[in-house]
Amino acid sequence: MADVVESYSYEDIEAISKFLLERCRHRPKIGIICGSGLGGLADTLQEQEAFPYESIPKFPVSTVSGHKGRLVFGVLSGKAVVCMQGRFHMYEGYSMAKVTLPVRVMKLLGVETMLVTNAAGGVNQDYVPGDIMIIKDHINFPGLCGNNPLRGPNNEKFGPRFPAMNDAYNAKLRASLRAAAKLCGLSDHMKEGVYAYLGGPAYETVAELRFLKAIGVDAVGMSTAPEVIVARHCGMKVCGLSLISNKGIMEYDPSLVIDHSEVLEAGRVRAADIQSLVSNLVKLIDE
Ligand SMILES: O=P(O)(O)O[C@@H]1C[C@H](O)[C@@H](CO)O1
Ligand code: HPA
Repeated sequence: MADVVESYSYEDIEAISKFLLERCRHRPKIGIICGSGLGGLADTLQEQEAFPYESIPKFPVSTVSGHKGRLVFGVLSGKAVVCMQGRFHMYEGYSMAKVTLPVRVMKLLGVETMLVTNAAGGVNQDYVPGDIMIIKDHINFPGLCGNNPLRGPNNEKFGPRFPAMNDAYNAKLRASLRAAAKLCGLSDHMKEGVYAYLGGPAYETVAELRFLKAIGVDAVGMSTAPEVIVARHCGMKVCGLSLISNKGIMEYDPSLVIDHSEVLEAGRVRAADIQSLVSNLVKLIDE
């Protein structure tokens, strides 16, 4: 028999979703994962019902600043939504099963459309901090080396053993994001490109960034791809946004530095724009 990787059974995930459904009156079909510094979006929901992660059975807790650590249900643009105000990253020491657990919980809550957001470094030289990239596709580096969130026994109740990923980021939702950006006057800041997921927590070396640029990556980060794979595996429609928080450092110039406070600051600067972009997107989603 194959070695077994950490996993949650269908029953474990069902128990978590029942716990939440019994305590919450919202029935969201839209799920939102808030990236670093982007959690303010969850605070704007109306009729909020919030669950700190430590209050949810078997849930991991957030350990990174800029990730508050709450599941927030509420109403946005007249529709019920559920927001992860803080996500889990592999570099925090979490298994892929833990990183992606909330996605399966959302599935059993009834979520059909998932918006995944993150803060990312710009690799494309045309990108400047403050740009918002609609994710067209991703490269899952840990996954290419075998650390895919679907590694381990497949649970057919969620999806097939070999799910397709060529259409991971829904084309219609990407068009809706462009339309939403137009509605809130953000078109000039919008880009569309390829996100590379690296394990982190170290930021990239110059050589790594030059490599990413050479292979066609537009933005680099430490999240998102595992959540998207698990969401697509269980049949959700997915769209993704990267807030370009910094330029990737492509030169050997020690005066250039990147740190997490810069990433969080970029989120603060664009918070209101991201909130209006997402609320306009939610208006355009057919339920
Ligand atoms: O959760 P996201 O992907 O938005 O966070 C990014 C990647 C790292 O967690 C952190 C680095 O500053 O921000
Ligand atoms: N690299 C990786 N992850 C990131 C970055 C970066 O430059 N900025 C925000 N998250």
